[in-house]
Amino acid sequence: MIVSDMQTLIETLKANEEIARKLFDIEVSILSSDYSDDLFEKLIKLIKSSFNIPFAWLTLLKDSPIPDLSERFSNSYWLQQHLHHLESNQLSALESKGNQPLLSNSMEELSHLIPARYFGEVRSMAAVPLILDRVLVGAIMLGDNDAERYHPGLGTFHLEQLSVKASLCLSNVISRERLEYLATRDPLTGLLNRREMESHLQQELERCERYQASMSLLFIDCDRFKQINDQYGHDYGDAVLVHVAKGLNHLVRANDRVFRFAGDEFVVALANQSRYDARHVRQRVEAYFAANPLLMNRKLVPIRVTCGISAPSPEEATSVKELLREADHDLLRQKRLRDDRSDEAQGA
Ligand SMILES: Nc1nc2c(ncn2[C@@H]2O[C@H](COP(=O)(O)OP(=O)(O)OP(=O)(O)O)[C@@H](O)[C@H]2O)c(=O)[nH]1
Repeated sequence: MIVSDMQTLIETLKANEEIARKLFDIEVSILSSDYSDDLFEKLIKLIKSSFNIPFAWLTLLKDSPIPDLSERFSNSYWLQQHLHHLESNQLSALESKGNQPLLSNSMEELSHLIPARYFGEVRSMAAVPLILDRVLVGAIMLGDNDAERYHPGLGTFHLEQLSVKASLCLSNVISRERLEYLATRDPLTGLLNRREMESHLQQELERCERYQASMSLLFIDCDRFKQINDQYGHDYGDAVLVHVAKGLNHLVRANDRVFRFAGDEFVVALANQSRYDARHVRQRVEAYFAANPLLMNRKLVPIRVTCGISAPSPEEATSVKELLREADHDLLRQKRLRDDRSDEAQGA
């Protein structure tokens, strides 16, 4: 072997060592992530800065479990800017390579993999597969203005390492998120469960007491729900509960919280809203379901809900139990009022 070959070999070894060290540092850093939004943000920022990569983003397949699990994604502005959703078949270029990293500088062929804001700038790119439960769920995408940087003829050993390490870390955080989801959610509607409601209301009461702020609560019950189960069947009853949960989420503000209390009962905690505001929300909620029955298998299932309100006075300490009791009493009062009105209307 001549001296210049030796020299080249030593330089290649040094460069590989350097890359391996940087990948190790990235791995150590992302291992400390508890949640997927934090993992992806760290991962992409570190890859960009360690390897001086001008464009890097996260691609996720729409039907993978990650978008469903990670409500947190919608709260991360940074991730929103770096996330590109694809249809389930749009990473077939990776699948056909046995889920190995893909290098390309044929940008026209793979234009669907590039977010619109990078069009024309990315001239070569690498797709690093993310695998969860042995299934491809997305990819870390790296792009450069230089068409030669990710030339398809180059080796992908380091990108394979990155793929394995990132996928392992992803599997850890997703397992954690799944467990947390199961512990905090009602399995039918996906709403926060009663335990979460109690701790949220306790925190809200403490916040209101400390800052003399307002809050209010709606206790919502589906009227004659047993009749829906009996008349249409349990599947329709379940679908009504899911429909009500979605409707409530749609009707309230981002910092309000919707919980499934039990059976056909829901609780909405309205942050910074007085009893007066809550009355408006009640009207909105009751009118919404009256106008939006469930449509399932071409059958229309009418839905009527009644809401009870409670709102603690900012000056007086109260408990979660008391708050719920007051709302439940108001709910019964509202039902009685409505029944009286309907009796009167029938007698008239
Ligand atoms: N389909 C379905 N039914 C449920 C679920 N949880 C509770 N239920 C049923 O919900 C019904 C609630 O009945 P009730 O408490 O009498 O309520 P209601 O028929 O709405 O009566 P009012 O509130 O007085 O109008 C019961 O028959 C429960 O079996 C569920 O997850 N799915």
